[in-house]
Amino acid sequence: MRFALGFVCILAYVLSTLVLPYLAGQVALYIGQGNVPQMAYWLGLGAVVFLVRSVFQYWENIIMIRASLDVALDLRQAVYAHLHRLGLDYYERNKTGDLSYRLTEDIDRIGEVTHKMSQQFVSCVLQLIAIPIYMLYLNWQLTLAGLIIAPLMAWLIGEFGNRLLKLSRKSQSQISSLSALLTEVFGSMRLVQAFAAQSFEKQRFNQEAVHNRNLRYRAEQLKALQYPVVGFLEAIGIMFLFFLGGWQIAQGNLTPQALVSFLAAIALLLHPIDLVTQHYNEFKQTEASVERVFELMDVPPTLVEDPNAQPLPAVTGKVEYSDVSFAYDPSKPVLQHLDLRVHPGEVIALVGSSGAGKTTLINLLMRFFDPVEGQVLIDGIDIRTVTLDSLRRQIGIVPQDITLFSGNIAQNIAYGEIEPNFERIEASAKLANAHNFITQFSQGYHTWVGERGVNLSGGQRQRIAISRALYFDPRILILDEATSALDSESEALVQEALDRAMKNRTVFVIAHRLSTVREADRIIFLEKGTIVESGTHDELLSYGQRYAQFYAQQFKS
Ligand SMILES: Nc1ncnc2c1ncn2[C@@H]1O[C@H](COP(=O)(O)OP(=O)(O)OP(=O)(O)O)[C@@H](O)[C@H]1O
Repeated sequence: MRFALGFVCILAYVLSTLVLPYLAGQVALYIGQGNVPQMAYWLGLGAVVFLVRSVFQYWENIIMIRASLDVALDLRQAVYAHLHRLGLDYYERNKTGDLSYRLTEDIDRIGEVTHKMSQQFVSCVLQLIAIPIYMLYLNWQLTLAGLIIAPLMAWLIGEFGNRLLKLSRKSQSQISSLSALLTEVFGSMRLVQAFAAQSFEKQRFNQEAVHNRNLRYRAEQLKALQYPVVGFLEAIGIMFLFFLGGWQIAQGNLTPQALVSFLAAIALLLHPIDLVTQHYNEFKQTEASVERVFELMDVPPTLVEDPNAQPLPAVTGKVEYSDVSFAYDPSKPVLQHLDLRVHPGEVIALVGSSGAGKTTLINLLMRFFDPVEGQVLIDGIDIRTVTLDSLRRQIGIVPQDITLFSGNIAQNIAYGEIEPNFERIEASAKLANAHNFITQFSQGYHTWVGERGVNLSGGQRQRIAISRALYFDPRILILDEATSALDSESEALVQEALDRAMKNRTVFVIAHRLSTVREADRIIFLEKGTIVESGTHDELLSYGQRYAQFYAQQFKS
């Protein structure tokens, strides 16, 4: 609708432009005759036409800017929503910096060009069509002579555009890698500094930055060549027309007044030609951004919610893996024909050497991935038949690496909830032994954390993470235990929080602490994706087999 209204304004603008050469001819006529009142009349009319044209120009601008900003907004929202439909596998394969760049810079470019294209470009193209028609009407011989040069100009502009597109593809993907590199390095500053890798990183950055400068320079060089070439052709064309016009007047085929109108029309053509050249270049450069953004939209989600999926009803926490096989890469099976039944409220410690498949088992329960064979069931319901949100809201997770988002403590605890419930925030913080230290901050639950927020100790971060996992009061809890030890006081507070959190919940712990495996109802000992032993700590030790050996290596000291 906005675009349609905008086009009406553009049309009115172009039509009012067309009147101008005629007015110029009339003014020239009366200047020639020395008829001052008529001259003043036509000049006055010219002023009115200019005024009307400016009003249409203003409205065309305003309407088209809004319409194209809306296009960019819709596109950005659609791409972002699509990215949220993609599974974790996609994010493991792709660089986040590159994705951010596409969502910010690339889409901005598209918005800008849509604006220019819809506003000025369309108006220019219309002028480029309408003005020559008017010129044909004035004098067809002169117009045809002028148009001889047009195909050559169009071809030249097209050639330059294609070269610019190629350069832009390279330059956009290069600046995207630069952004990806920065995201990676800023996110790992601890590591960079620990390895005294600043010089190495500076060199890596410099290489990329110089490469970027070179690509940009080549594009600008091309443009620097294009404008003088097109400008020169324009000048030659105009001089040729002056000559032809003068000659036609000498022959008595043309009046000076018609020549003035004709030349005024030519002058009106120059601005649109310049703009079209400039916009065509920008359009070609933006084509690379369009490709990069739509490439994202074309990525199919690997994990799709069943269109008939129902919300998972409130569960008791019975979990069953039934003959589950899984592989991230089809040639490397990770879990093989795995069977496991977990009762509501049972605490399961997952133990096994690195790469045994503990995290994978959890990934399948959270439905980050689907099994290749078999089923994962909660309370007897295959998790593929329920909505992802309802499934994940009933599973709380305390990850090994705790991420706090920019926001206050309350927002971090109620993460994911659009309208947080303060009573629930406080209740889960109390359960997680976090309430006391939070209320000691002067701003309490409103204390800012995350980037540039208050510094929290490792134990405090863990207790916030436990509160967050408990916020939705899930029946199933996943604990990926941190390997690093806390001081004994913090440790005791965290342990107490966990003991309380685990009560009345089915718990899966990827266990790294001896106390956890000792107290678990059942230890599942995994090896190469299969359960090789299962039982309590004492039972497994008494078997004297794989777990006992593992225990001797890992925990005994
Ligand atoms: N996203 C992934 N893509 C491809 N392979 C993966 C992926 N995640 C894990 N793997 C592979 O699957 C196997 C099982 O990994 P998993 O992370 O489940 O083991 P784990 O027992 O949790 O190990 P750790 O204790 O080291 O975390 C390993 O061989 C690992 O290399």
